[in-house]
Parts: sequence; C-alpha cells; structure tokens
Amino acid sequence: MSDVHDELDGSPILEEVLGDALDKLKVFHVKLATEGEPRGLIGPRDVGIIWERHILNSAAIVPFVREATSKRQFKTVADIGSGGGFPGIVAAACLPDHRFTLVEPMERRVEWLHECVDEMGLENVSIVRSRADAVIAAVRGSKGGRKGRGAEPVDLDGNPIHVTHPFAVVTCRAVAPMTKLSGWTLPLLDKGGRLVALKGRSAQDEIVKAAKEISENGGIHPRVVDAEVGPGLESTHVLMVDKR
Ligand SMILES: C[S@@+](CC[C@H](N)C(=O)[O-])C[C@H]1O[C@@H](n2cnc3c(N)ncnc32)[C@H](O)[C@@H]1O
Repeated sequence: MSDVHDELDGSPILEEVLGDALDKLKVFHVKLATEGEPRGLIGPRDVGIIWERHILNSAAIVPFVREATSKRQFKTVADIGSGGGFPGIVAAACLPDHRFTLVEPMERRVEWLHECVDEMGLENVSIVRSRADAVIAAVRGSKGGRKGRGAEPVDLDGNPIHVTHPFAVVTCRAVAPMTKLSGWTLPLLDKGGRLVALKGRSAQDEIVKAAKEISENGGIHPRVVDAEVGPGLESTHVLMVDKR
C-alpha cells in the first residue's frame, strides 16, 4: 500500500478481474501512485483512480488477446507506444504464457518500463526503445532475410532490434488516430493476427475515416466492441482489426 488513497483499494473487484496477476499489479499500483505523477506518466487528477482508469482499463483487452491467440502456437504480443505501461505491462502480468514486446521511443518512459518489469518480476517482457517504423522494418527483414534489404534496423540507441517474427497480436492505447495507427500496427501482424486497440468514444468514426489505410495495410473486419472493465464500472471501447 502507498500513502495515496485509491477509490478501489481493497475492493473485491480487483481480485475478481485481475486474479493471479493482482499481487504483481499491486506492486505496479504502488509505484504508479508514488512516482507516476512526478515522472509525468499519469496526470495529477488520475492519482486516486489509478486502478480503474489505468490498470483495470488496460486489463479490459485481456480476454480479446486471449481469444486472438487461443489457436496459435506462438502467443506473441507487441504493445506500441507503451508509455507508463498501458496496456502492455498490465496485460503481460495477466497473461504470463504470452510473450510481450513493449515498443516506446521516449528514454525516460523506457527506463520506467524496465524498472516496472524488474520490480514486478515479469519474465515475459522485452522492451525496445524505438518508434513503430523501425520494428516494422525488423519484421519485414525477418520475413525475407536481410539480403538486399539495406542496413539492419536499430533502436534509438543504435542497437539491433531483435524481432524475428511478425506478432500474433498488436495492442495499444492512446497512441494515434486509426489513419496513422493502421500503418504503425497492421504491418507488424502475422497473417490472421489481430490489432486490439483501446479507444475512446470516437472509435467507430475512426474506422470510417481510416477505411483506406486499414485496407492498404492488410486489415480486414474492423469493428468496435464494448469491453467490460469490472462489475459496476463503466465499460470501455476496443477497436479490433484482423490481418488478411
Ligand atoms: C499518449 S501516450 C500513451 C501511453 C500509453 N499507451 C497510455 O495509454 O497511457 C502515447 C505514447 O506513444 C509513444 N509514441 C509516439 N509515437 C510513436 C511511434 N511512432 N511508435 C511508437 N510509440 C510512439 C509516445 O512516446 C507515448 O509514450
């Protein structure tokens, strides 16, 4: 427990929704409550509502990720623009049998993500300090071999990006509108993979506006579903697109 009171501290909803991940996520919650605001990872008005606004909200994607990988041998997930760890850190704690790659360009956020992974004891997370485009280049290189494809893609520190396969799932929250996000996420997906994006109320409009970009990047069946955050809590919106 931190000194900061959260309206869901001690609520049975946490155990019900987060199950076995709760102990690890309590460590994350304390860290966010004490360091999140001064380090610029959450807003000042979020401090007493971190469980609902950030942790349970991120966990709302978990059933959709699980469903998307249920028939796949390699349960790999790329979280683009992870920031303070939403939804990537939360989903990784909830899905220990999935392998997560968190992609985030900002150095201070990447430092934070490494600290979270260490302090929470997460063993299924890699962190790449990069924008999505360099990871896309790594995935494209891995599919056809590097021959004739130019220099090996590197992260923002100049290190090679060790991504050897397209991903089963790509997740993200609050990174960009679908017109941009389509090109940043869909090329990372394996055939039959799925984008699972947490979105606001404009999700359906975004799909309409980005029809061309979704299709050009191999996306099919764009749709928005209501996702439960927890009993008695307001649901959220998840935008999903399958990869042809
Ligand atoms: C508004 S923040 C959202 C952070 C987190 N997903 C959340 O929901 O709190 C957007 C994040 O996307 C990252 N970002 C911006 N452009 C990106 C790109 N081209 N590729 C990957 N991440 C990017 C930013 O550094 C930032 O951390």
